Amino acid sequence: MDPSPLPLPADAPGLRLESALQLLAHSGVALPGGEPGSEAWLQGLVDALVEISSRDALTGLANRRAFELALAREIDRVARSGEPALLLTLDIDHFKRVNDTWGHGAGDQVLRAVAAALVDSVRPMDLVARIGGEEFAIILPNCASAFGETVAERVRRRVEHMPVAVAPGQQLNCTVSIGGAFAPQWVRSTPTLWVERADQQLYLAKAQGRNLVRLEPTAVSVVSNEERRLLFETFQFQDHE
Ligand SMILES: Nc1nc2c(ncn2[C@@H]2O[C@H](COP(=O)(O)OP(=O)(O)OP(=O)(O)O)[C@@H](O)[C@H]2O)c(=O)[nH]1
Repeated sequence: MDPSPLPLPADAPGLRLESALQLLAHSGVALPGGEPGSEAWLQGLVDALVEISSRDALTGLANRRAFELALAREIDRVARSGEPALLLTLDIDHFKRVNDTWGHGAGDQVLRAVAAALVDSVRPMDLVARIGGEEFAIILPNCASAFGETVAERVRRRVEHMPVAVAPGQQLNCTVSIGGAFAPQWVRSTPTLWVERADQQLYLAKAQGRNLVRLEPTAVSVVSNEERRLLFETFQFQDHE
């Protein structure tokens, strides 16, 4: 795409904004409104750059960076409110075969279709992210443990029953394996530990045949030593206040 003339600010000659504006134009993100160089315009530019750096370019989902930020925020929220939150990690089954059989372009089509199906099968407040090549994650705040299996199954079935057009007259179906874990309530976890737990379940789903959901049985019974240490340190900290 050949970007149209860029509205460079006349009164901010020291700022090198050209490549930022070109990046926005290339990404199809609207250029900021208002008087070029004004505070509102610069804020619009910053907001647009933040938006781009939080998104996965292929699927439009949150990228790994945005996911990790959201995960840390959710851990804080759960520790403060005690509300349950579920993390699902998902991986497309035998995705290499799609690339090998139909080509990389078809693989990209499948990734976009799966991304759209995931967004479609959860609530707007849930965060869907692409965290690796064919790996996705969903953070579901305020998700009661009794509903975890239902939600994850809904996601799995949604993908299973979605035909993806990969070539003229050619459709294929793909499946995902899903692992899930609840954030331990009232105990401060870490993003790494939470992802590890969900991933352990994902490995089980893969090992047990794929196109399966496996959720960690309960949150409280599996609090790790690391999380106990974090809890202990939190209480010590409060004692000294
Ligand atoms: N088209 C496309 N392929 C990608 C992208 N990122 C990663 N891949 C491919 O994803 C495939 C992942 O293959 P594997 O890790 O072997 O996993 P798998 O074939 O899904 O097998 P299982 O996970 O065990 O079911 C590799 O072929 C990568 O090249 C991408 O952005 N686009």
